[in-house]
Amino acid sequence: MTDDTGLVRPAPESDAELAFEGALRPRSLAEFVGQAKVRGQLQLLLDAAAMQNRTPDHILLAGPPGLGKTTLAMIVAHESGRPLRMSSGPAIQHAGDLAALLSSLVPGEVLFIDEIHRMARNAEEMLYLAMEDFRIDIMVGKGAGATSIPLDLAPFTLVGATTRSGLLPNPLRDRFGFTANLEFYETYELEEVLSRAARLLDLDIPHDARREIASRSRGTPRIANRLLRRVRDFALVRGGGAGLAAVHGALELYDVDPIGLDRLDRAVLEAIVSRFEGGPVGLSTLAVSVGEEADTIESVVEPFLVRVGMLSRTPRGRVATRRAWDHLGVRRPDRGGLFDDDI
Ligand SMILES: Nc1ncnc2c1ncn2[C@@H]1O[C@H](COP(=O)(O)OP(=O)(O)OP(=O)(O)O)[C@@H](O)[C@H]1O
Repeated sequence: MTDDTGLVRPAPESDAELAFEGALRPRSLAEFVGQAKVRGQLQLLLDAAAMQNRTPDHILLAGPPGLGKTTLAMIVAHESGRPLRMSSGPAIQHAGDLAALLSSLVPGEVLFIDEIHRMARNAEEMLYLAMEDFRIDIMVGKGAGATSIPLDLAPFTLVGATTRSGLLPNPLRDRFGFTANLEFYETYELEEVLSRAARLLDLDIPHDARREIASRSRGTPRIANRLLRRVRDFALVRGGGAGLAAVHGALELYDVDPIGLDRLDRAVLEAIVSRFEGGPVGLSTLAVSVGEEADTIESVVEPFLVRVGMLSRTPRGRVATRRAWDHLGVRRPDRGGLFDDDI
């Protein structure tokens, strides 16, 4: 899914975007910028497995899109010198899909399942046993004559990625030896991501221009890299180099506001403020009013708005904070202290 600009939304669509992402993907933990705590934890887990000559424990990577989950899965395979098999929850719609995948793994293989929360329920149940005992039970026949045949699997490491860890059933979550919750990146970390990308792209971009892109990238490396690409396009077409003027020009053209909110972020805030008087408003009503799926609002838009203090999730629904009203330049009516952040 992308927004109209093709800039910000999670899945890269065109081959060019995919190739671009692939070219900029760090190949080792040392090249991976930020997430220092997670990197340290992963390094220890990989080193311990290597010393004991066994497969690393199963790993769950949780966090909003574009923060590096796929990249880390590739790094786990690369650093532990193991082959990588990639799949995704939506591709596993029957237990049989998973059985076929698991039974074809070679010993030690790293199996990456993206969007693992979208896997079919009966496949999830098969995965419990597979993760714990490297074994699955295959059902043969139907009704009273049905019987299960146990099948031993090659030992493997599962790396699951999810933008919605809350949707994972506890028995599945508990079977991961390590869960990494990826956080949005700080501006200085995104500057580093951009320096690295500019180096790889052979692009000369001054420090102030890099900083400006970093501060408007929603704390997300994927967005930083894509904005860099748009700035490069802008400089190429309009001339004058990839300086601050090109950054301002490109970001204005693509509707990225001064703190990095894009059109959908603003549409959500505007809907809460102007149609629902600041909230609370339920997620599904909000989603309908901006013409977007509730899942996208919840997993892509809201985490950043919450992080910048513009939205709060309350038991009664979503509420725009004073900061959101100020940011949109709309005067907040006096509700006699009824807003949650009035105190
Ligand atoms: N820590 C990082 N350092 C440098 N570049 C990064 C980092 N994290 C992500 N990137 C860049 O951002 C791009 C997107 O990362 P990635 O595909 O790993 O995100 P993701 O969390 O798997 O997203 P999704 O949930 O949408 O699949 C990568 O191509 C990579 O170039």
